[in-house]
Amino acid sequence: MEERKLLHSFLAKSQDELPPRRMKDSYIEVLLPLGSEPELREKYLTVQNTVRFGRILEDLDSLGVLTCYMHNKIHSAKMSPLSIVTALVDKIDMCKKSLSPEQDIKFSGHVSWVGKTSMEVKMQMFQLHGDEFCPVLDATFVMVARDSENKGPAFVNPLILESPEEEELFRQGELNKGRRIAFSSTSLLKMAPSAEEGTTIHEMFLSTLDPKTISFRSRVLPPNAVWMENSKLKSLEICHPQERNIFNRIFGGFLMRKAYELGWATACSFGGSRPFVVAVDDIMFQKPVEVGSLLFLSSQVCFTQNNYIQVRVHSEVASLQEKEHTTTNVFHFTFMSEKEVPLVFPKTYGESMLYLDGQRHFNSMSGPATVRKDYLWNPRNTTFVEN
Ligand SMILES: CCCCCCCCCCCCCC(=O)SCCNC(=O)CCNC(=O)[C@H](O)C(C)(C)COP(=O)(O)OP(=O)(O)OC[C@H]1O[C@@H](n2cnc3c(N)ncnc32)[C@H](O)[C@@H]1OP(=O)(O)O
Repeated sequence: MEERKLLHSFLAKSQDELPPRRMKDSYIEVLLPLGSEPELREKYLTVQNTVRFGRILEDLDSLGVLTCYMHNKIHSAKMSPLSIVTALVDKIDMCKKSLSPEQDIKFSGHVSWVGKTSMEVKMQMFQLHGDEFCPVLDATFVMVARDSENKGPAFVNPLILESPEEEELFRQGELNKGRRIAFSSTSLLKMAPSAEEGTTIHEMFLSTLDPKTISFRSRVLPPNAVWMENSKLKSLEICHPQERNIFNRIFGGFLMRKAYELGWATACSFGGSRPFVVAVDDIMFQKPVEVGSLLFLSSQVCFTQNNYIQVRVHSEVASLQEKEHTTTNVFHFTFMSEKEVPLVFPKTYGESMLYLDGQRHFNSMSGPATVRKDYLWNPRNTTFVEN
């Protein structure tokens, strides 16, 4: 950190001082040679002989940061004065149920939108199938630049757009920003549910009333349903220095992996069969996690439909000395189970809000377990190909 203090003088006083960058300046491809280097597999292997998604989350986090460093690279300096942190995992969509640990994986990523101090990064993952890399995952992250000591904001290089396709990607970035603001301003933590949502909850409530008693209090679980309070799992992690990032805080990818694995176990024990992740969205990194903290993770099923299970993982930290807990992240995962799963029923008003929030996240999923109609940006020929 002493060394990083000296980098302060390289920070720009305004964004105008910084040269604009093209999308292809930050474009990067990284190979994960699972097929050609079998010794790598152990780290990525699940007992069902698939790839650990938690490890992929870690790799995406590092790639997102690396892409932003490419965008802001100062060619004359040995080290970047910026501390780039993950602010938000906006969306991850899986196009394939599971990945083979025996075939090479390729990641690509580039900056697709910039603000003053924040950047949106689009990443894709492909797996070798025969002699072709096929798309398996799409991800959008938002990264924020901080000064050398990660104490205050820092400007990022502007983005120059070179084609109508790049303008379209940038426009999508703007729309994403607007959508995030709208989603957060209508959050159930701030506003009452809509009339339709209110009706859903009331109908669920009515279906749990005991017809034998004229009482609001005697509640009976409908067939093939589980009370939400019985769908929880909790865990505790000690944040050892091994998990720190280059800025001496806990690595965001580690937090995501731990939350994902608890969420997966929750979905597995709820659904009674092996679940596959289909979407991850809106993971906000509200506060950095200090090395040495205790990380409390609480996971619960908050919404289900057919084979789908929506899981919410809440993470809080406390230091060993202080008893007070602080929320650092809320994670949203959508899983698909091999067979149809029970309905989950809220009992309290708070649980009803969790249910509706889960339903909103579920409905925002773009396309369950199918390849999305999307654009693949190819900087080699700067054209877009539909996949
Ligand atoms: C060359 C080097 C090699 C590198 C090797 C690579 C591998 C490295 C691997 C290591 C990997 C290490 C990686 C890790 O492990 S990072 C570890 C995980 N992440 C964290 O710990 C971050 C924790 N959170 C925070 O510190 C704060 O909440 C941040 C800093 C994020 C925001 O704080 P604050 O709220 O006070 O900031 P502000 O109000 O001034 O806003 C600033 C800007 O941020 C935008 N914003 C904020 N929130 C959101 C949001 N939710 N969605 C979208 N945008 C958001 C906002 O619009 C504004 O943009 P702009 O209008 O200025 O554009």
